[in-house]
Amino acid sequence: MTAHAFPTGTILGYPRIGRRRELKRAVEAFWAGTIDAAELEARAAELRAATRERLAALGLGRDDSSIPESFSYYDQVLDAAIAVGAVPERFQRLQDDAGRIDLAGYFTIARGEGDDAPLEMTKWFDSNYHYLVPEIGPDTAFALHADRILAEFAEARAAGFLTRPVLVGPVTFLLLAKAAEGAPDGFRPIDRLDDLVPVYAELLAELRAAGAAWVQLDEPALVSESIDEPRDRVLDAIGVAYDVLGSAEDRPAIFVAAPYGALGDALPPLAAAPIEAIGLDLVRGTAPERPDPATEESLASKTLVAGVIDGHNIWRGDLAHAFERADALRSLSSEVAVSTSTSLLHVPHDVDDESDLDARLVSWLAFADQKVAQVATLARGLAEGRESIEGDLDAASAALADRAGAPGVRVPAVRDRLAALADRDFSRAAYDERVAAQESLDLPELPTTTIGSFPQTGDIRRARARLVKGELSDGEYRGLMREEIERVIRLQEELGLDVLVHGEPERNDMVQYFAELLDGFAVTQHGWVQSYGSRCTRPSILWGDVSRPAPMTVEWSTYAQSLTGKPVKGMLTGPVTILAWSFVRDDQPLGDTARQVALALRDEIGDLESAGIRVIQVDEPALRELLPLKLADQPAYLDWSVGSFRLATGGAAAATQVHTHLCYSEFGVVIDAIRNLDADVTSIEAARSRMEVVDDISTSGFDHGIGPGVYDIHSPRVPSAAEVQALLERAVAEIPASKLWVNPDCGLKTRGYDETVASLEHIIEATRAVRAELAEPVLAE
Ligand SMILES: CN1c2c(nc(N)[nH]c2=O)NC[C@@H]1CNc1ccc(C(=O)N[C@@H](CCC(=O)N[C@@H](CCC(=O)N[C@@H](CCC(=O)O)C(=O)O)C(=O)O)C(=O)O)cc1
Ligand SMILES: N[C@@H](CCS)C(=O)O
Ligand SMILES: [Zn+2]
Repeated sequence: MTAHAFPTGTILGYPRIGRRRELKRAVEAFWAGTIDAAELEARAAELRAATRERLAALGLGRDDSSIPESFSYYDQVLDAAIAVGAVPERFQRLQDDAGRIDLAGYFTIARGEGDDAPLEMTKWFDSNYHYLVPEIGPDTAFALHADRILAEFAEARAAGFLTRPVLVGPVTFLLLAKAAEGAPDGFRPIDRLDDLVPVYAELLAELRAAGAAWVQLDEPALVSESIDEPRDRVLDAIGVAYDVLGSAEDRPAIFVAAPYGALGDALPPLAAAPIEAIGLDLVRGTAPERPDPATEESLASKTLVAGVIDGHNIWRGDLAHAFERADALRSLSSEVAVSTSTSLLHVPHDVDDESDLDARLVSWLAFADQKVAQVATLARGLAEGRESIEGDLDAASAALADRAGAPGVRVPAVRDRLAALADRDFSRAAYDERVAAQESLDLPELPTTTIGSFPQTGDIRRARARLVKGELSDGEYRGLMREEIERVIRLQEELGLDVLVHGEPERNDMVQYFAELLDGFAVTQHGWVQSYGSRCTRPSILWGDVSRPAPMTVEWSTYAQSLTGKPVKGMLTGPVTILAWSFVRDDQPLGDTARQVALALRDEIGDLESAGIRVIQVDEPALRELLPLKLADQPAYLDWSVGSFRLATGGAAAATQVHTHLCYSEFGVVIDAIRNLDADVTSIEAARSRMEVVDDISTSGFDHGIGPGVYDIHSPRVPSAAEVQALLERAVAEIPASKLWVNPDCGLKTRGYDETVASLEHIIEATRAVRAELAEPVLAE
């Protein structure tokens, strides 16, 4: 084991997509076949080199392990799966004789190919990042394939850096995994801990041999009480894994990071383990107050890494308070370092790139690079004393005070309207009354629909880019979008869908579009954040009180409705999702902000109804995402989140069919909340997990309309009609046909037209076949 001290300042990870999304462009070019693997590798290496240099320039050390090696081509959980040889059987054909997977194979596992479905994708804790779910069975043959990790470390050394490799830790890896198909009932991936840990030990030995002084193992699963595993088992797993890893002679020093919340009861076993440093999220969690004597003694001999700079948000924040919290840890250990609370993966690169943002707003913000600089400042303060950073602390406090009193932050008219709300504003007519009133929609059994967006083609994106650059007038742009809407309506009519959508071509993003039209938000030019794989979003900044100066969607929806006799769904993004996918003010409860957004949406729904729109979808895909990881915090969250949806939709007439859409598969976790939304129809993701969710739906007694997805839109593969039919048959076996809707898992914006049309044709064919089966008279025995 090495005797290197932990660096005084570090970050848990850095954005890897590139300041101008260079990695996205390179990866997508590789997929399109316009560059080869060597070129992709070269561009990625360039990006990693630029990142190291940038981090050093911002104040992290070149040779003290303070720079994390946190690059990934697609996803860090997939990287861990590949590194430990956890390749599902259907993809083992991609391995060479030595069991290695090349870049093309890596992306195939992420994206699927032919009949081989990709790994399932799901939300990474309470963030808008999505990871790939490893599949682990009793026979998964763990074996180390660390070539990439070692090569990246060596690449850094060759450039004069001693970096800190970052990996998903073994406990979190298994807790996030799902049982492989065919695993016996009751099998849990964590059952394989004893087989996995030696592979991690081998990896640590190889890293040590390569010269690594420290390694970071991320164990965010330890802070989450929502992990579907008895807590005792999680705590035992920590002890087992880190006793083994820490007891190995030949290894780098181990830093276990626990981002996204407080460690709580996971702290004692971690403290007891023979590891050298523990990362505490002091933004979401709190410092351990009076630990038991054994834990206190153990902590005294470890480095405590104080995660006091928020990795999840973009506010410059209260730097003096952050310093105090880090400094306070010195009562527990003489070795205290400062870091971000989570990886900076969740924030954009650099606020200095935002020349269009108001200068006053900019002074309140810190993106990744500013946060690295904040870490460096606090580290200096820890090393040299508070006086040495007094000026920086005072400047941050002054910005905070300026923000509190700035115009637009508190708008009396918005606050008065909120204060006047009454219980009746949160409820619609009784469900049965609504069902009767909505019969006039005249829908067939198993109505077919899509989730809203149709493919965002290069032409659409280019038109918008030209509008932004001033090369297209507003009128010309609107004309092009209307043409696209007409094409989408005609296509849906030809396909035979029942409830149509306008296709959302005019939306750059389902949240940013609304943020650009609402008061209280600002949007960035380059503030890209990775959402999954090569896909990024530009979260808007919700800095002030929110209101709607004018209708936002009515023009597009009414135009689409004017083209067809079939109902066209109005399409809005719900308050919780608008908050979840924006950077939200942290100076008032989220529930207050959500209700402001809800009132703006409520007015929009009223305007859509007045314009003749009879079906309105309010998307809430992020309802699960914001669910607090601590069970005790969940009821209050569900109260305000569900309440804000009900406030948004509560003014809709009984005859207006309100849909909602939630695209993740963990339906069971928030089933009661979804029921309480009281939407007439709810569409959810189900295809990627092969309709597993219908069990939850039927056992929960969910009795409103429900559309479990039959097409995994995250993958380029086209499901066959037979496959869709099998999914639908599974659904009708458990859900009354009168309540069942047929739809894809999510919107089609990321898909191309060829695969979209083929998939929708198969969906329609399968629906007709299942309708015919339902219509067959049951023969008397
Ligand atoms: C449904 N999901 C969403 C989440 N979060 C959101 N904020 N939005 C979501 O839709 N979280 C959960 C899931 C995650 N899924 C996705 C799915 C798809 C994307 C995606 O497609 N992202 C796009 C960027 C979308 C966008 O903002 N487009 C803009 C800008 C387009 C652009 O890059 N323009 C080019 C120029 C164009 C040209 O000349 O060809 C440029 O600026 O350089 C737009 O359409 O105007 C992506 O490309 O990654 C994200 C999350
Ligand atoms: N209406 C949106 C929902 C995505 S979650 C879409 O179809 O893209
Ligand atoms: Zn969705």
